[in-house]
Amino acid sequence: MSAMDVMLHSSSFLLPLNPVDDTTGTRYALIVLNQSLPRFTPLLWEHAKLRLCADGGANRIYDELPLFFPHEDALAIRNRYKPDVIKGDMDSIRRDVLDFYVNLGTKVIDESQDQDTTDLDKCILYIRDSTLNQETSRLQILATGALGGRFDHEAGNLNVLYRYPDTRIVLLSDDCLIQLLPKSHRHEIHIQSSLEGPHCGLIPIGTPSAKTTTSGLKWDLTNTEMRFGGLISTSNLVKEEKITVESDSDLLWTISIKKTGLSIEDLTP
Ligand SMILES: Nc1ncnc2c1ncn2[C@@H]1O[C@H](COP(=O)(O)OP(=O)(O)OP(=O)(O)O)[C@@H](O)[C@H]1O
Ligand SMILES: Cc1ncc(C[n+]2csc(CCO)c2C)c(N)n1
Repeated sequence: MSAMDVMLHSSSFLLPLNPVDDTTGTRYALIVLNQSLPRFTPLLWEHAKLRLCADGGANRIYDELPLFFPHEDALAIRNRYKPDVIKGDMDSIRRDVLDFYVNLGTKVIDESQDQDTTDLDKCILYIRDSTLNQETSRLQILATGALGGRFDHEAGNLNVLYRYPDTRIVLLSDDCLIQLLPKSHRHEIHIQSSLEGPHCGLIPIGTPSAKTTTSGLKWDLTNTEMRFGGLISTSNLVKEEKITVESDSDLLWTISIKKTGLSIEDLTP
């Protein structure tokens, strides 16, 4: 066995009854991207330490969040769900939305001069430099609306996982989540089986892997080679509550998010 450190992973942020507190080490910042809001957005928003909208993501909060609360006044919901920061190149946010949040006191950072990095990149840099992101307890970053949609955007979103391998970033859609498992660590993934799985995948997207070993999956790998053009692990199934992964390459871990098990009462505070 190697003496590599173990990195623990858990999607406990999806648990309705688990108040994500500072002691669990799962403090996170939320970035809302410019795609339909996943149904668990109000839950993630409630527990986030920092709430950012990437450019047109602000339109989504403004337009779609009130739809989660059909019996409440839309303006009251908009006032309650105020982003801390809107950052990006500001070519997608609507004028009325920008004016609304500026009036509420949201910090707006216009980086229209930078046309070489994405709005998601810009938001991640803000969080990394934030005083809330302390050396002793780093913020995890959750990004909603990162998958499904335009493939160039999806590829750009995956690229941020590789640009910031030391930052724990989880890309989310309504259907699944994706995160990077850096080769520097052995990984233990604790499955919230009421909320996620059973479908999962391990994908060597950046570089091929000569050797990957797993436990807890229906189709485990044992010093197995994976590469695009050869074998990659898609349509795998979670078999145990704890999955372990060790690889000589950075891998993407993806797991489905269950539609059932989360009622709207659970998801809206
Ligand atoms: N269709 C999509 N699929 C996946 N991610 C998306 C999609 N649309 C937007 N995003 C994400 O949301 C962020 C903000 O979106 P926005 O539409 O404001 O970007 P943009 O830079 O104006 O896009 P573009 O000018 O290329 O259309 C993007 O940086 C990207 O991370
Ligand atoms: C080689 C190359 N390809 C595309 C872009 C364009 N681009 C990349 S990120 C971004 C900002 C989107 O908000 C834009 C316009 C570039 N600069 N360089």
